[in-house]
Amino acid sequence: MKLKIFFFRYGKGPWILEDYDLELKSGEVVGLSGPSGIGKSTLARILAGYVLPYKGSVRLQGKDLPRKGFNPVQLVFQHPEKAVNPRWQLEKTLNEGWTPDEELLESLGIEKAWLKRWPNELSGGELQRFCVARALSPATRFLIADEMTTMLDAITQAQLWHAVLERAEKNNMAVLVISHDGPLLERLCHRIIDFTRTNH
Ligand SMILES: Nc1ncnc2c1ncn2[C@@H]1O[C@H](COP(=O)(O)OP(=O)(O)OP(=O)(O)O)[C@@H](O)[C@H]1O
Repeated sequence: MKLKIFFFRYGKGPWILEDYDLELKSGEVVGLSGPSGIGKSTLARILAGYVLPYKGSVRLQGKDLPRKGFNPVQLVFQHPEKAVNPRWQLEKTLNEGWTPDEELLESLGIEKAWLKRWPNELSGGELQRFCVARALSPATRFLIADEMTTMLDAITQAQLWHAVLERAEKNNMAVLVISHDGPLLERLCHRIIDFTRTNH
């Protein structure tokens, strides 16, 4: 996954990304740290193709991101309630991009009874497990976890990360972990990037 020198700002606001370079290898788990408001989530949205860089490009295995079909760059962020359709039962959301296998659902602690529920009938942590499962398709080459487990207790957090890293290794998927939790990054990542140093 190669992100080449790009510039980004919201409207006529200040430049948030300037001359930014990032490269992740398949199977690599990389942490991204930096102070609040510096632009980490903006970077995540650009990587996932939600917003376009003002100048520059995001290239995955030498190609631009596909504009249609399943996105090989999946973003899971802090607020699952904003990432699901409130009018869909969880079963539909779960199967939106692929059909997650039983083993994955079990490792994420997703209970069968939840599948028939609506998003407002689950806790944030329960809902987040669906967002994680949905993102872990074999077609996902790159997962961006932007404060993905911030709202969870330590045990659930460990359970989700265990499941995610196991799947990432199996599928040779790169993972970018964005978090303010330094010890979490130290535990999970092969290397950690400091956003303030990489943004010139
Ligand atoms: N849609 C938007 N329109 C205008 N400005 C925005 C928008 N989204 C974010 N910003 C601004 O861009 C800057 C970077 O925000 P971003 O959310 O990327 O930071 P962050 O490093 O992820 O912060 P945090 O660690 O607090 O989540 C902030 O100054 C923010 O106010």
